[in-house]
Amino acid sequence: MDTEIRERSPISFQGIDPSPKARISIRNLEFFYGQTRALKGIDLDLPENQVTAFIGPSGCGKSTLLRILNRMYDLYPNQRATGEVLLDGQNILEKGTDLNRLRTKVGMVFQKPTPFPMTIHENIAFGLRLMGVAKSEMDGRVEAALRGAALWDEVKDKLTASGQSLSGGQQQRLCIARTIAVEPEVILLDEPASALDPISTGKIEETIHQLKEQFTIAIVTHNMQQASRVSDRTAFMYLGELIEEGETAQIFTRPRNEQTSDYITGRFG
Ligand SMILES: Nc1ncnc2c1ncn2[C@@H]1O[C@H](COP(=O)(O)OP(=O)(O)OP(=O)(O)O)[C@@H](O)[C@H]1O
Repeated sequence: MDTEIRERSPISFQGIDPSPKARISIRNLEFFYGQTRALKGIDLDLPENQVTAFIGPSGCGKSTLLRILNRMYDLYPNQRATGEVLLDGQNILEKGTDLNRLRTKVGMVFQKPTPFPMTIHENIAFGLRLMGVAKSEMDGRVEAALRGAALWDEVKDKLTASGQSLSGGQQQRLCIARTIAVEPEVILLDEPASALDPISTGKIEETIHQLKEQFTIAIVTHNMQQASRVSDRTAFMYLGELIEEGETAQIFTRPRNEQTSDYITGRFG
């Protein structure tokens, strides 16, 4: 190539990597419920500040994969993972991993909103206090978390009301606020809008869109439209295997694999 063209080219030849950095790298991951292998040889990167959607028919292993990323499975006997899940260069599957620290770095929001039976303020302050946040900083941190979850305007005049008095969609955003308050690196969302009406779902999707500026997000969803609206990358799973992963637009318009194509066009699942 002509030297002048090379120097002017917008794509640098001086080592700038156009692909985003992986926040989590999954390598040869296998998962077992007792003797049953539920995940088979999964290799996947979750790029920083992007939303990755896990899609696939019921039972394919989406939730299992998500629950590995903060070692949620550790709470249950006879469940085990092998392979590597690298976060900040550490394999979180290793025995010595500090699980409290891991779960601060990798927060999770579940399908059913689960606010604590406490005030709205306390739902968020509780975790912050455990982390040692000073009382003088507390109100500011609570407000920042509620703003981050796009809930502040709706609750700022009733912070002492019970978190459980909110609507389902508001409760779910309260759970998102609780998760982001402790400033994780990664947020795991397990069908966060499946129990919500379309307006609340829209608000959750808008919130996800804003959160990715600060966090790396993985979301399990059954809703194809939702996956295509909120995610940058999509991973299609089937029978415990990762069949295809790529940019969401490519997966939904030009899938390389026939099974992916059949699934997204509604031919099975
Ligand atoms: N606690 C468990 N004990 C034994 N097997 C389990 C357990 N939980 C899940 N499995 C099995 O592991 C496989 C993957 O399940 P998983 O819940 O991850 O799938 P999924 O894709 O999230 O499904 P869905 O979309 O229905 O939530 C399934 O075959 C399921 O039956």
